[in-house]
Amino acid sequence: MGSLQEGQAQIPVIDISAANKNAPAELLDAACRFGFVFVANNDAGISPDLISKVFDISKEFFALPNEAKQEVSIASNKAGKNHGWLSQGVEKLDPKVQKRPDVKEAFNMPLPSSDGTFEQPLPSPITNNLPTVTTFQSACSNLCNLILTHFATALSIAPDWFTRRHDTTRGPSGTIFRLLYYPQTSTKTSIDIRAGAHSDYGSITCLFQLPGQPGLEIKTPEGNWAPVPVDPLGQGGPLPILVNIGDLLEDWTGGLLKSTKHRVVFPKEDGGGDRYSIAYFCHPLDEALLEPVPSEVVEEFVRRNGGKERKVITAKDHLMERLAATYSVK
Ligand SMILES: O=C(O)CCC(=O)C(=O)O
Ligand SMILES: [Fe+2]
Repeated sequence: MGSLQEGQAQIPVIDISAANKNAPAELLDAACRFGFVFVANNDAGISPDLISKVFDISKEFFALPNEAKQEVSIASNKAGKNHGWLSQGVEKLDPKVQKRPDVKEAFNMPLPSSDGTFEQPLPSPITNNLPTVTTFQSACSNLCNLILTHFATALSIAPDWFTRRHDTTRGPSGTIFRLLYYPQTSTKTSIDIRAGAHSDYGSITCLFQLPGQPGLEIKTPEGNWAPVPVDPLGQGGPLPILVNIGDLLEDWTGGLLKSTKHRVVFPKEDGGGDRYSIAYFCHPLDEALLEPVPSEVVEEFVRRNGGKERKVITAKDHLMERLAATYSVK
């Protein structure tokens, strides 16, 4: 397990490959304490070349004129308001606090339907590179399954307890692949933020960042904002992949795994340069019932921390409750 430099969020870097027999325990410990973990991008990870190709596709897409992006906007499809391009001004991740929307653009895509198609219009940088995008989605899905299997192992439940409930061959899910672009701007004011404080909604999120484009911060247990490094070990080479726990997995485990608040700020220097990031928000199947996880570790945690009785709802209802509070378009 690696460690980080002073001043930055103390997020461990964990080898989750088969070579590390302690991976399940180390992952669970990090998820319970920080809600964020870096996974070493080794054999268990995703090819750095594939990641870099997806960043190139992202840059090509966001460089299109707004009229072209408008053709694939979230208003342009039948698939639901969470798919497509979100122009600057649409999303406000911390609506109770933020006076102005996040200074960013995003493009959201679900996983392909069972026949390999998408229910939304796709922009040319994506249609021209569809195998790259779907290969990346599959690689993220495999990584999430490995992490969920490690959590199940550490919680002493059937290794496939979580993955069965995330198995997209069995039905639709709220999983979203998202390209993010935070433009450099000279017109920001002191109240502007790139992404307001929020926690993610799903099970786990994989986040990909680029060297030289910092800005992500997490709320520490002490209540301070701490910057998240892009290259935590400072070794260059394949960057570790940042993984965080979402609200759904926190609720599902009675609060044992932590869904930690985070935000994206403008770097201190003027304008701060562009920032591109890619997020893969892994969700359970829509119809998965968020019934208590049958683990003694979870039960013991809930007993000690006075967990409250909650209604068992589906993953889809859990997501709908959260999305309704976030978007300024209806
Ligand atoms: O761009 C980032 O680094 C974080 C994005 C994020 O937290 C989100 O979209 O939920
Ligand atoms: Fe987030």
